[in-house]
Amino acid sequence: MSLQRQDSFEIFPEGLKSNLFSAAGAQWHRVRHLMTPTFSSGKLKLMDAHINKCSVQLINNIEKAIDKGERVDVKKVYGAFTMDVIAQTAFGIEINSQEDLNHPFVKSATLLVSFVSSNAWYRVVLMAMPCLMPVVKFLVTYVFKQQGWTPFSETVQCIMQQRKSEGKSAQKHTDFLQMILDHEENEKPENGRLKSLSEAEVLGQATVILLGGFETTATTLQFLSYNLALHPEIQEKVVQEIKDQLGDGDVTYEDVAKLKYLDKVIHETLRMYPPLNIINRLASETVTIKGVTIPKGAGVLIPIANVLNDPEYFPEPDKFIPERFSEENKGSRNPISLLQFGFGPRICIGMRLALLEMKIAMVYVLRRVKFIKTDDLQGRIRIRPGSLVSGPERPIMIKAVLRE
Ligand code: HEM
Repeated sequence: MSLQRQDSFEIFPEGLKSNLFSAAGAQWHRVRHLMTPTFSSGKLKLMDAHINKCSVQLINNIEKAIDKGERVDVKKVYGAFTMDVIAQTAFGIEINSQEDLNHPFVKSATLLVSFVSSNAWYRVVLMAMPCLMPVVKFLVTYVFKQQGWTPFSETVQCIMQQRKSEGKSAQKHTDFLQMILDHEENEKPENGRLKSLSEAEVLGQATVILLGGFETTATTLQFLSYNLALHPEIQEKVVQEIKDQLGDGDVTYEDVAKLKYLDKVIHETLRMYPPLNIINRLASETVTIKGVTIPKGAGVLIPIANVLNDPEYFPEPDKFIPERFSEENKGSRNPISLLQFGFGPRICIGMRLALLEMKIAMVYVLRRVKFIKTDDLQGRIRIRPGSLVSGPERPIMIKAVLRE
């Protein structure tokens, strides 16, 4: 049986309706096909310089907290880091969002992210009961308003206009927006089918890069730092790998591929705490699984977090064991149980970007800083369910010291 995502996003304004999360059927195929090269390894290699710059700001922000004798509010520092990375890699804007709270990009992006997160309930309702679409659409449009969308789309439109006015010289920019705009320039319609993205679609993709890339990655970095504080021996093993494999300078795309143990540590963190814990599909045919019949057309919710914490696939799921992701263990497991980034043709398009940025960030942080195991670290953290991205119930504050 093949399952497809249902189209439960009719409530979005035009630009957002065409983004990868919300597009359906033929429209999704076309947009995904056009967006895939943007996240290829060739393009990501152009991003490592941006990510290095943001990692320097990240470690400066962490050191400031240490200098003041404070614990590190990991949500805050990593949230600022992923916002800086998105601003630079996607839109070519250099900011330090922990300092520049009034920058128009930071203000409009923060508004959009909090608007979408706080209204995530309607997606859950629609995934389970698509027939409620008219009611939810009415509520979101007239009662809750779409106030988050407009300022951000205006900011992006402004950058797009500026790039267009720069003409050919705009091609010097190496951010995602420019890659998508170059696409718009280069592609010609084929057999009457538009091969490029329309302006509304470019806006939609810009938004999906912000929404997909900001909180998921910041949340994972939070839990990663928490797991490293709780398991000092694993933290030191990562530090040793960084010393053995890399020099002291910038971290390149190729360097990151050498950090095999860090890769396992990140995947094990994502297994315990997947930031997106449910994905949805439409049953494309009637099928019976373990005596339960799912009729064709039914919406199916796939609880990623439950699968990733099922002892049938991951024995002792509450334990942090990076070796679960060694080559031999990976090979002997049902590949469909590895759902951190989803599975199949709809697998997360930003997966490689997310892994690249998380690894570069950790190299910078662990070269300078040691996370300390304190008595109040409680083992398994409770997750706040029901929001778009699942984070901890309370902010995680970690004690850190500078390494000698
Ligand atoms: C730790 C970080 C991340 C995690 C855990 C994550 C996880 C996921 C998951 C579980 C899905 C659903 C896949 C499915 O339905 O099978 C998804 C889809 C998606 N993600 Fe991510 N993601 C992350 C980072 C990113 C980043 C950095 C971006 C973009 C810059 C991004 C963009 C997207 C998009 C556009 C989709 C929809 C793809 C489609 O429907 O074709 N994600 N992600």
